Amino acid sequence: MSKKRPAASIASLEREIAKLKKENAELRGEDPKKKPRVGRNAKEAYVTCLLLGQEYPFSFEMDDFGANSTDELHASFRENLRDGKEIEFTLKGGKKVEANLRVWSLGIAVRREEDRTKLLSVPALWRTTLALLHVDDDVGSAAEAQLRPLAARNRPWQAIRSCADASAWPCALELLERWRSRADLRLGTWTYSSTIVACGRGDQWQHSMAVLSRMEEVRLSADLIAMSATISSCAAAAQWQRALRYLVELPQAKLEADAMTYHAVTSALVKLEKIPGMGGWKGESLELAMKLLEQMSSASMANESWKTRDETCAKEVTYSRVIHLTVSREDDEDKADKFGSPGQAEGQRPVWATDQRNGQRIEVTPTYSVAVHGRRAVAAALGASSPRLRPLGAATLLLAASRRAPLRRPSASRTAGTAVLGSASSSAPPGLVEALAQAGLGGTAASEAALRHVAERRAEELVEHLEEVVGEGKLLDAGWLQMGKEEIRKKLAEIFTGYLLEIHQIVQVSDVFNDLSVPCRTWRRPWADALVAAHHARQLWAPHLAVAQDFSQLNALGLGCIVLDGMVPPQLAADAHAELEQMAQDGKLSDFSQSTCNPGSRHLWLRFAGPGSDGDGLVPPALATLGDALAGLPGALEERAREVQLSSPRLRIVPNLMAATYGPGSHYVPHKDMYSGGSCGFENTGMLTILCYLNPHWRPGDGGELRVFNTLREAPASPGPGRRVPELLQITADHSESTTTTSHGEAFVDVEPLLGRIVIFRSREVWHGIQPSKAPRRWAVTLWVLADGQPE
Ligand SMILES: O=C(O)CCC(=O)C(=O)O
Ligand SMILES: [Fe+2]
Repeated sequence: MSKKRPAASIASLEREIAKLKKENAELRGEDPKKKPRVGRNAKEAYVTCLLLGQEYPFSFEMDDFGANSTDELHASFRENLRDGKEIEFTLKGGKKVEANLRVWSLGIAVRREEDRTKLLSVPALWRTTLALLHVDDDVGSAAEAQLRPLAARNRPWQAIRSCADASAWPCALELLERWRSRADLRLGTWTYSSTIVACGRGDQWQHSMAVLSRMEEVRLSADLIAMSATISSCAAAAQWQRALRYLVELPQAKLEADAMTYHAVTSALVKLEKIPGMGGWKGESLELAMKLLEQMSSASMANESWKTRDETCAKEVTYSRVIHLTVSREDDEDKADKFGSPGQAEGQRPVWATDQRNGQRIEVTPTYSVAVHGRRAVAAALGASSPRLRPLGAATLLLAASRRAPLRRPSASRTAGTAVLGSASSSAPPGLVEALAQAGLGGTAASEAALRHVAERRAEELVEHLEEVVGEGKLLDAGWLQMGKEEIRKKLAEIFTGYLLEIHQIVQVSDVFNDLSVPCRTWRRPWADALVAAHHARQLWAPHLAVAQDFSQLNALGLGCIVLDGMVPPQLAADAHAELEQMAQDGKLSDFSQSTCNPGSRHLWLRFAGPGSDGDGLVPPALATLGDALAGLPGALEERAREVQLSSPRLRIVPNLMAATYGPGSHYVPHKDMYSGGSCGFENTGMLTILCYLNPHWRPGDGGELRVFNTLREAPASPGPGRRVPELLQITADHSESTTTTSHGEAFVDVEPLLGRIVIFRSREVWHGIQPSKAPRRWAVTLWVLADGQPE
């Protein structure tokens, strides 16, 4: 962040702006039709120059900058801004202007606002003020005072929106922080969403994630803007695994990804190849993007999402970007032509299937949607890659073209979002099909209608045996008895239907993960089996039952965190360390992280197994051996838990280590590795973090300790069956940990990053950070473990 103090003070800015407003008002008073005397360019110049500390008036025109429109000018500024450059413009008259691009961008933002409001409006003043808040900490408080009128009208989101528009994410965060504690302000979903948008635009994906989790803490439910912005932030920063996870979790938040959300993820995947350290994914990332596009085309859509989409499209004229496909899987191409043709009423032909349980014919017409530009991005990338993939690129492009059809609405009478569960379950996480069978789905093809049927039936069954399920200590609390039987039946059916539909949607997207990951039970290693004991499984999954064994401080916090020492052969650890140093010297590390969450850290990916890694020698031998061994830990933990009859989730691993290094001064602020709401039992997302430290020379005083914070659990706030739904449905798969909040800063334990030390913790629960490192390079490798979504 630049620390330059702008030449203009707030007072002089205000004076100037007041003067301008007065002039304009006077002019209008004489003749309402008369244009303000201060023309567009002059005003733009005025604001810009004011911010730059240049003298006013200073006349220049748009084409002085080689731009034909303000938009063009703005676009080029934004582009430069991203690179963090300060650049010099030479104006027509030969005069040179040194521009702080952030400030330029603000100037243009102000200009845009004027355009909208026809007068130098109050929001413009806010934005100008924000520039000061951003540029110089000293004037931050004064600037905040300027924003108070807005806050007083209880529209803090507008101020934060302005920050987002002005590419001023630190301001957005700062305002959110300042206002969070104020009793007189009510911060709502929009305020948080706008902050996330601001962080996303500033490439601050970690901040986006943290703000999203704050929403959870204050019990605000995330809207599509918040979730999409978080997904886009992660995706834009090549954090594609995180982006994918959020994508999977959308249905739990009762949200549905739109074309833009998918586009964010697919385009991130497409870009992976160009990112240092991600070369191991070459080719595969493209295939994954292709799969995701397929996923997208099979994602069902609810009426509400059509409405939202229509509204969005109408606002932004993005109809042309969205294709509405009404085809079934088998003869996709053929129907795309037929139904894509203009003039066809409603554009859909129903597809029928037979419900095998009752012989009833049910409509299963899938409503497909794809974003053309998503396919285009993939096609372009495929075209530019290996000859083997080029034809695939051409085919994708053709597909995109053939699917371009006028956007049509599904008829109001049709139940939207129907798809065949049978085909979804063939690609479901292993075991899910069994779990659904438990719920009475029996593995037959099931549509939304069939799911409703199951939900209704289960609700009826329960109502028949109310005394067994309702009451003290039973699945439903006694409060339910105050309702009549019919009312209970209806309510339960409604809850169950929602739940099953969520699962159904998750199944469709979680497929993507399964292609990248393997079940832990197929990755057993004698080393890991020998070292993992039952008490480790207890420490993780039932810390309240565990007796302190190794790192008793951590255990005392009851966090679900294990520290294992002396288990990695010292020579292997030392060799792995040497290999990392060598890779660092060979320039294999990513750029320094610009994020304020872990500034200055660098990383690289080590794909030690799986397709694409065989014999390619990309991962040096000691690291490959270490990765292979560490990946045996979740399988061993799963087995021990089973032996002692501890309920624990099934796990999957991605055979992929992330090595990260922290140099002097770099640190990692408190965070969780997985932020997640959700109450659905079939999340296929991050569950465990396994770290192994590789620092042969670490000494006390070197810093870089892993700081693990006390974590508080709270009971779910919402009344109703909540987490008992899976049990009520006789599916016992719920291992989600959605009810954690934090109070970091109170109790914590510091864990030194000693050579060969292994730390395992629950990614969704444990708040942790890295203390500032003083050593030249503090190394850790991380393995992320996902949930398999099936009960033991
Ligand atoms: O290296 C460590 O100790 C922790 C790293 C971490 O928290 C992360 O990468 O998410
Ligand atoms: Fe972490």
